[in-house]
Amino acid sequence: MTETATAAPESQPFQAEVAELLNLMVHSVYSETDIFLRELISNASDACDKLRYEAISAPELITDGAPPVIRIVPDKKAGTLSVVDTGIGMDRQELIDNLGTIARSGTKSFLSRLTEAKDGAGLIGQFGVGFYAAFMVAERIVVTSRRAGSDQVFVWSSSGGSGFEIAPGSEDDAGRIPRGTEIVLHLKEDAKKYLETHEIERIVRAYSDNIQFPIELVPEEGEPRQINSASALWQRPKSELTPEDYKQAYQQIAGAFDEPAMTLHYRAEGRQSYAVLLFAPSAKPFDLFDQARKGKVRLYVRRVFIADDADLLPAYLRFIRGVIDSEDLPLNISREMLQNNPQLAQIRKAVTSRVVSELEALGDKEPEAFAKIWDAFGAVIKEGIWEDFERRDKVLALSRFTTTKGEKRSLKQYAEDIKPNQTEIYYLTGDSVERLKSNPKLESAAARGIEVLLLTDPVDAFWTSAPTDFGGKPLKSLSQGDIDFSLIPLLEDKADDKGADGADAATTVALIKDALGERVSEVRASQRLTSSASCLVAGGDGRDRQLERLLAMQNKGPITKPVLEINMRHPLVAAVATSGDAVADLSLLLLEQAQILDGELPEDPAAFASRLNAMVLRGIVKA
Ligand SMILES: Nc1ncnc2c1ncn2[C@@H]1O[C@H](COP(=O)(O)OP(=O)(O)OP(=O)(O)O)[C@@H](O)[C@H]1O
Repeated sequence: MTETATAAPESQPFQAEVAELLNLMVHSVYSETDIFLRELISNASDACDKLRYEAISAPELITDGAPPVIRIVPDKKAGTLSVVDTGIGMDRQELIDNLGTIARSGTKSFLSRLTEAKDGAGLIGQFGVGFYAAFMVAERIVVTSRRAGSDQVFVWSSSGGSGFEIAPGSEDDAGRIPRGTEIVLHLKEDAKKYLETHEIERIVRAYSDNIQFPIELVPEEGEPRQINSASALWQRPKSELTPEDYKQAYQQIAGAFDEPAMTLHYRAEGRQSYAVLLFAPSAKPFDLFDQARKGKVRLYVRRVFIADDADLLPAYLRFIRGVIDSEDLPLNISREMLQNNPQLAQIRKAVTSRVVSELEALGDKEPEAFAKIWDAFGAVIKEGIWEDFERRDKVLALSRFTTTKGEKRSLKQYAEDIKPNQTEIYYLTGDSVERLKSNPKLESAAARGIEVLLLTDPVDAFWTSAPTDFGGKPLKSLSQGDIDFSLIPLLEDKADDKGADGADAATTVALIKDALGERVSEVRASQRLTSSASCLVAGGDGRDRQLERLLAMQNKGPITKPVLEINMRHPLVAAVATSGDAVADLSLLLLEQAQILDGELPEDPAAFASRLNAMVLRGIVKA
């Protein structure tokens, strides 16, 4: 970068997403404008955290020795409110990158949902608009910043709209800002109330009291005074804290707007000492299923922020927010060391087990609070059944399922209702509960009152593909392998269904197999069906059909040939042996209707339709 390139102010456009977001902010989808101050203070606090961390290995960055502080300066005459920090600051490129783009993936699709949605406020909460929230109250924003250790100051300014200007700072700017960032908001007429000191104090108390660094209010008259308590809340004893304190700490740490559905605050002493303050949100963030599957629990060492990407919990708990503050780790722990530090591995293990058992206990003691967590994050937690071998039983125990008996059933409840002689836990996977409920594979189970889990999250097809059991009972798919219900008694009112087979099984099976050829691997008499004519299942060792379909969609595995099961008591099946030259059409129809019931298309839909028409006409004409 040459001096001449930076000497004159330069206009740059905002990334399209930023321009769109600003447009939404200005024509406010969000009525609670107060939060702009929380966002700016939170950024200032992050900047102070980063400085403290970088200064561990480069102490010269804090040459003036001044501790990090955040100042709020109202100026009624100028109509400006300034938020000033002595944190890490930004250089020219950082100003351009950080205040001109949004790096988070999924932003585009989120914004289009936001534009369409009536409830903008709820959605904004999932996203966290950060710095840009300031455009709700300001018609113009001027950011002057000096990166710690640099001799250059840069000024970023924008009136919203489509772009911003960037220029080197004046001598006056350089003198005013020895380190860090000054954000000056030129307030809109209807936002002038934010110049009143009581308003500023109210907002700071409500949203930012737990910021660790002192927040000073610099009034137009009188001395500057600190207006937050600036303590690390997680270091305070539980007995001193109220639910309101925890809610505020959660919202501030997580940048969230919802209430925490679970709060976990404790101190571990022993081989290692550390404080833990973790929360489970009650609302889903917009990027929960982001490919990176990163958690955001913040690691501190003796009150100094170290990192928020240290993977302190496994990916299936990535929705948990909060802080772990260690007394024993070295302060100068490098990012590489975070990956394979044995002390940190111990903390990770212990805290993971604690979170999982707390979730389990919450499910028992406060089902309503737990239901909020499960509704928002159940599909993510279930990844743990697949990934966390060590805690598989516990994760299964806290999981909730929609079953043929109801919603939010635990496997413990399932086990309590198990039928005499039932040795397995049955499930079906598919796209929707409604469709699964009408799946013929449920018929025989229903006739015996056997409860079946109806699994519809994509992740279900994966965790069920590993052998899994609960309380000694293996989980078994109703669309896979042999099913033998013969030892489980039929319900009383279904007893008549048991009647003798209506057709000669061996002949019928052979005729149908002959007609279908290579389309199926096997045809056999079904134990699953009572009223439908046929269904498709995977062979004994085959993958569940739903998983096969999902993998095939991603080109990750071949589709194997299914087994066609036929109901020997069904009149259509009974007719096969005597249907003469209609055997082929009838057999294909049995296959095709089974495909349709599984949510698949027949191989040749046009041929299917004409075959069906021909058969119906034949029946009508005969009649
Ligand atoms: N006062 C500041 N000092 C230093 N850097 C800042 C400051 N304010 C903002 N930034 C930089 O600008 C980036 C963008 O800020 P913004 O508030 O839009 O998003 P964020 O803080 O990263 O995310 P979120 O608000 O969702 O937590 C920050 O990540 C940070 O790098």
